[in-house]
Amino acid sequence: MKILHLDTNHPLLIDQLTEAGFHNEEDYTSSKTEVEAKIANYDGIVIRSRFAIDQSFLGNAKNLKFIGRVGAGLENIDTDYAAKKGIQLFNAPEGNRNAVGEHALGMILSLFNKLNQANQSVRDGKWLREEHRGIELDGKTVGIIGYGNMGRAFARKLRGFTVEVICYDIKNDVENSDATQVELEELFEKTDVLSLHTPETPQTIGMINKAFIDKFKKPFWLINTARGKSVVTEDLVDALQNKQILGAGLDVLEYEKSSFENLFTSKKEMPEALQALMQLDNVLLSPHVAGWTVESKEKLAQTIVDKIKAQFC
Ligand SMILES: O=C(O)[C@H](O)COP(=O)(O)O
Repeated sequence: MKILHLDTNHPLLIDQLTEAGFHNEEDYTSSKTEVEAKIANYDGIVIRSRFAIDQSFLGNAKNLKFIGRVGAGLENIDTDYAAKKGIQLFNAPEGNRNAVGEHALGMILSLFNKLNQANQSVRDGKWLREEHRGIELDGKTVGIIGYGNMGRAFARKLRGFTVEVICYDIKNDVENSDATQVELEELFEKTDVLSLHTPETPQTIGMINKAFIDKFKKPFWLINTARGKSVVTEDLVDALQNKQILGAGLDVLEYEKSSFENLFTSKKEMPEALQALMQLDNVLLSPHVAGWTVESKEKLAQTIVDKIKAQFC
């Protein structure tokens, strides 16, 4: 079988697939149109998120039998159309869920202890202890929205803390886990820290907006290591300014372009809401790297190799 690799990954991916008898080709630079022109020659593709694998792409992929997505999110793939064409889909949330869980926890502890500001202040030669008095996670209630691979991995990280962990998921299958499944009403009532672990779908885009934030019964902290489009930035800024939200740790942004492009070339291009967000002291930002660790790079590649081999060898 001929596989085309469209994004760079850990070398074990191509090494092990070659060993297993697959013919592998790499193309990390051609445009989508150029790839579409030759895609009929391949039985499989392995991608991260460089291209939208849409109907036009899949329409040209006459012989495609599988898509390996070296990551969790599938929003760049027309999964319904792929299924209709009988193309199998392999993704790899098992490979980066631990990294996401650790990053989300790290963001909470950093925000609670004002580490970002403290670090800058010490570097500026200051020794401001009262200003950097932190708060503890102990005794708080952590609410999780989305209890799949990522939400569960994050909940597992909380085992060592004396916290109540509650979760809301559209699926009703949370038994024997590290969190108690609740209805949204209870989550609004109890949550001190809200962590999002939902995929990007029509239902989750714009989910965290003013109406949703207004339902919380007390001020809370927001952590988003999932997808930027779930949060309406303008409404988040308002909630941070009026202290409905006490702080936010955001690994993803509504306005991020793709994994490969800078946010904006100049400040002037930046939407006002994003500029306002960046002025706020109680916001901690990272460039979509929660699932992007040295270890996850290897685990993601291994997961995809194992899934392809299990199906085709
Ligand atoms: O979906 C994922 O696994 C992460 O968000 C990483 O996505 P990326 O491969 O597009 O960087």
